[in-house]
Amino acid sequence: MKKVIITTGGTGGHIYPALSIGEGLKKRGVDVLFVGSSSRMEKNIVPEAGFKFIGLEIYPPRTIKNIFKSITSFFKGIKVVSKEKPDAIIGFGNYISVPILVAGVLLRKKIYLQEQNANLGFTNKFFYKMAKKTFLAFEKTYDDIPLKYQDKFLVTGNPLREEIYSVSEAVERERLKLEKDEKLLLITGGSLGAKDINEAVLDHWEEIFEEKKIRVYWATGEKNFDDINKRMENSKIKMTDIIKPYFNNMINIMAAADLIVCRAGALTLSEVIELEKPSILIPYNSIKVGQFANAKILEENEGALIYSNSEASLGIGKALELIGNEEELTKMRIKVRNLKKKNAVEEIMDSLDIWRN
Ligand SMILES: CC(=O)N[C@H]1[C@@H](OP(=O)(O)OP(=O)(O)OC[C@H]2O[C@@H](n3ccc(=O)[nH]c3=O)[C@H](O)[C@@H]2O)O[C@H](CO)[C@@H](O)[C@@H]1O
Repeated sequence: MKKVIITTGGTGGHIYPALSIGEGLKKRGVDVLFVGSSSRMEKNIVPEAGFKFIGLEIYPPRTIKNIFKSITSFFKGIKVVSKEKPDAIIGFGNYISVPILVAGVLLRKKIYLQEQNANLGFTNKFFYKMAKKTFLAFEKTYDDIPLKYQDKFLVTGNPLREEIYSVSEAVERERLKLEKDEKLLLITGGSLGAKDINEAVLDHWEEIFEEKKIRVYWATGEKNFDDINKRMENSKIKMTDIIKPYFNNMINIMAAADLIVCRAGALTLSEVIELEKPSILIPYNSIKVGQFANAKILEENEGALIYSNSEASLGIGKALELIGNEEELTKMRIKVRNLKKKNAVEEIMDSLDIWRN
């Protein structure tokens, strides 16, 4: 039986594509082991998805103390890789994947990487020369790579949840009992939520309440939910508006949406593209995270509008105006379609050099 170690963690954007590949490999009869951190989201999400999981004590390398605290994870990583003897290791970026990738290099394992974002992240930048292949979500990433290494990369798009290829807008709208002329506005701040987007929604709440033909689905993020609930205690809310910390059925809601207001996390954007949705993007304002570059891909293609974090309130105002403009929404939808990719899960799996004996 073939064995693959997948190393990932931190946020949904790094974990979900890894799970999609994990599911695909499992279906092809591969034994899959996940290694992440013992303290972040993956420690729950991965075992809940039915995969074996090892959590390492690895912390963001921002302080000397954290680096010291993470040292044992490198020894543990070597132990895991030498015991499991995987046919390949796939890293999904983020500092959390470093111990297993280091172990993979030292023990001469086949290493593959996947980059979700338009710009290569720090970890993938460091390891790509040692990897057999790095799978990219967007062509734009080639700008970061010297010519002599470009054939070590392959653009596949981001691995998405399988259900995205079978959802239908009509079926989902029916399921949500949306009237023909009722518009669904989805607001999401990514897997962790976005405080500034939430504040902007609160700024416009009365207006949203008055718009009888707009139904809002708003994912606030777990951390901000209680605060928002408290602050909205005296506000009027339409029976049909749904405010939750997190939507487990995000793909279904996205499929039914007329317009999506979101951060520019790479996975969310790949989903927006696959479902051909117009969007208003409010990228997370850290250059390091690179969401602005992700957002630019859609904006340059005229499929989305970008508002900076400090313009978040303007962005929500624009969303309320745009959602009534069917012609404009259709134009954006057609433009987004140009960015669609094939099924990345299948393409990545086919490209792994593990199938021959
Ligand atoms: C702050 C930060 O570091 N953000 C990064 C993180 O974003 P983050 O984890 O927010 O990632 P993404 O937007 O890429 O993905 C979020 C995923 O969570 C799902 N979802 C979200 C909300 C919800 O209620 N339900 C739900 O299912 C979305 O459908 C999507 O599949 O990883 C991304 C991929 O590397 C990066 O591009 C982001 O810059």
